[in-house]
Amino acid sequence: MPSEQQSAATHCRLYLISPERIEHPTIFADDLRAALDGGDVAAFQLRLKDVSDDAITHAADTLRPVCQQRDVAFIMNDRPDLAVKLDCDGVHVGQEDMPYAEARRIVGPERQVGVTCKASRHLAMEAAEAGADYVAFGAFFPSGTKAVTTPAELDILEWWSGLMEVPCVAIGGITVENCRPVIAAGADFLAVAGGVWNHKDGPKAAVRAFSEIFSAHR
Ligand SMILES: Cc1ncc(COP(=O)(O)OP(=O)(O)O)c(N)n1
Ligand SMILES: Cc1ncsc1CCOP(=O)(O)O
Ligand SMILES: [Mg+2]
Repeated sequence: MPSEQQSAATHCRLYLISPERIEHPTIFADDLRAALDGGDVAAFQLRLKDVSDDAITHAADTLRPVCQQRDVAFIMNDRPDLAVKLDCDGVHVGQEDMPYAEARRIVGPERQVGVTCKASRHLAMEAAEAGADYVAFGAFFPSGTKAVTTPAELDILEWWSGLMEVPCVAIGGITVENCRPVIAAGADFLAVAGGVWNHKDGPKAAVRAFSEIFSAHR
């Protein structure tokens, strides 16, 4: 992920979220390569759920080089300890995972820490003031990936981007079809899973389409 100064000067970018399960990381690596080669992607988050640390390790060791060869930040979800152990570029923590300060203590000053703030201005201010590299708002649309989410409104993005330099990420059910108002409201990054992996023309076409929309909004 770029620094806040860079992101303030540039346009909205894609933050790709992995599927919750990756049965065969070497096969998925081909899908990831294709997706990343479809257009501009700022970051990829490994978001595996209910799998062993060995499975996360195998996936990270297979997928991290694919990202880092393309200058795409490799972010670990939920687990600052694994972010360090597996040499990730950063970690994303939610309100139910651990406090920002604890995640920062584990990953140190060099790796990025992003924080889920749902639809809360208070949580976002708190995270940014504590030193988070980005705050994430959502869900903006119903998500097929995560069933239980807090609905967020676009005005939180307008408010944040008008006030703060720390980048904001929008997440939740975002697709090529519905993303334009989210970009216009001021999101620095769109975090997307289903809208890429389940796109009717495949992940590469989805990333290309997002990139074209971002360019048109510059
Ligand atoms: C970029 C980004 N934003 C929000 C989330 C959600 O994090 P969390 O609330 O901890 O939920 P899980 O993803 O862990 O189910 C995220 N992962 N990434
Ligand atoms: C992890 C997460 N947090 C809020 S919505 C969501 C799921 C994102 O995936 P999708 O883009 O498929 O809705
Ligand atoms: Mg989490």
